[in-house]
Amino acid sequence: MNPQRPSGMPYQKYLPAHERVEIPLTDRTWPARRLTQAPLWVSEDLRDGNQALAEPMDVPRKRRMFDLLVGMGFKEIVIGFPAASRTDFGFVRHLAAGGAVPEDVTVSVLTAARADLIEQTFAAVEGLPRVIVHLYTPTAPVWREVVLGRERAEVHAMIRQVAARMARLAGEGTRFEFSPEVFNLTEPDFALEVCNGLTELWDASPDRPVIHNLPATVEISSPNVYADQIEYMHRHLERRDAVVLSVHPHNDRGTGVACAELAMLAGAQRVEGCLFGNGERTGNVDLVTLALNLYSQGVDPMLDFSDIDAVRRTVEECIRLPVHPRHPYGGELVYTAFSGTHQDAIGKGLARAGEDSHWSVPYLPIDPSDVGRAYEAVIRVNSQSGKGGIAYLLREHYGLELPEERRADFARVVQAAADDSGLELTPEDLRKLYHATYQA
Ligand SMILES: CC(=O)SCCNC(=O)CCNC(=O)[C@H](O)C(C)(C)COP(=O)(O)OP(=O)(O)OC[C@H]1O[C@@H](n2cnc3c(N)ncnc32)[C@H](O)[C@@H]1OP(=O)(O)O
Ligand SMILES: CC(C)C(=O)C(=O)O
Repeated sequence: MNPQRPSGMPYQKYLPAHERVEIPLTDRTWPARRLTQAPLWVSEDLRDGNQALAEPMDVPRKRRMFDLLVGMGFKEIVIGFPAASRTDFGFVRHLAAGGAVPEDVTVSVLTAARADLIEQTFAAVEGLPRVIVHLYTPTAPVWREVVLGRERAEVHAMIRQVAARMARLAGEGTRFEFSPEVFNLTEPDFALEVCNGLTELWDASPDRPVIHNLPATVEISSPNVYADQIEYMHRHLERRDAVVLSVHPHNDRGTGVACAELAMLAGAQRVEGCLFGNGERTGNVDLVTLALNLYSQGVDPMLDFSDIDAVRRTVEECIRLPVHPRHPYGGELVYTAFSGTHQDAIGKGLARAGEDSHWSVPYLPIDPSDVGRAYEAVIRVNSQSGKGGIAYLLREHYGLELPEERRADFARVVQAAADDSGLELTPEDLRKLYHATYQA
């Protein structure tokens, strides 16, 4: 029996996704697929991440972030919205001045569909040898009506006019990207019509492909619905080999990572997101989690997280926001167990870790040392802990083998001390307590 009662909250105000937009696909194939390689990762830290900050990054912080991204192995990096501010424009010019952009890295800039912004954007990227100019326009019905006050055909005409202007301004190393804003709320036939039109207008080819980026600008549904929307586009986009299908999930429902993963199953080749999920509102999809989720499946993430704490520190300094201690893979506490039965299992697993050809330590999805974490922090003791964890810490820190017959007794002593103080006991506290209990 379920004893729950109505909340009294006005849930009737909201429509489910399938009443807001047509979901076109029923014969989906993505559920049967597997992820076997990393997508092309695109960092949005310097644009979508930056526009979400109370204090946007200045040029030195942007440069630090840029160098971090290059060092980690990103090959496409969004460097800003140059028409937004003097700082954004200045940073693009700073990079164009030379030296910082390696030959295998392509930078990208975002612009809205306005002639003045387009002119400023192209002025900013002058001299950059490889650049993606990314155009976005509202295409979803509410955005068309509320933001632009235009009908579908008028919006389409506006997009084509601006895209033609971009084609005229583009230099040799310029490529194009388009985002129908709030793709996941846009009528599927309209998204397709606009994207296919731009593929043709920009004369995309396999050696100069267009990027069609299909953002879940605001999440509206469970991730399977987004995957259906992506597979529909994947199957119907024209000149498919001249199109890079990109996704750009946000995290309003807390399912940005799941959306990106299912979208990759559904045909997405490229993923835009931010480190540790920074970005507008609840953030852009978190590239750390996505990449290390692949790693935990035996897939090379193609990004270097071997010192994840250094990555986290740099991000925290650049964006001036903390990463949550429980953030997947990078949070301070994510390889730590306080609870007794988990500690017992981890301790036993670590003791035989060398014997297996693959990682199989209970409760640790990856080996903390792979991301630069020490084993010392894995087990910590408080009132939730048991004899296994206590014995582990005394052994690891002091080479002190807790005799079998004392384990249960000493665990009771430790528990009483932790209960009395309500605090964690350090290895040094445990050692002192041990000596006080058995050697006094
Ligand atoms: C989902 C995303 O993340 S999209 C990226 C969002 N990022 C940003 O907005 C950061 C940078 N933006 C800015 O610096 C400024 O907004 C600017 C420079 C682009 C424009 O500034 P302003 O001219 O002051 O206009 P404002 O910021 O109010 O923008 C709203 C106007 O742009 C229009 N607009 C909104 N999106 C678009 C678009 N993609 N293409 C064309 N016009 C657009 C709106 O209809 C509105 O026009 P109106 O004034 O005729 O009603
Ligand atoms: C400009 C686009 C890609 C965007 O940021 C979004 O829709 O979230």
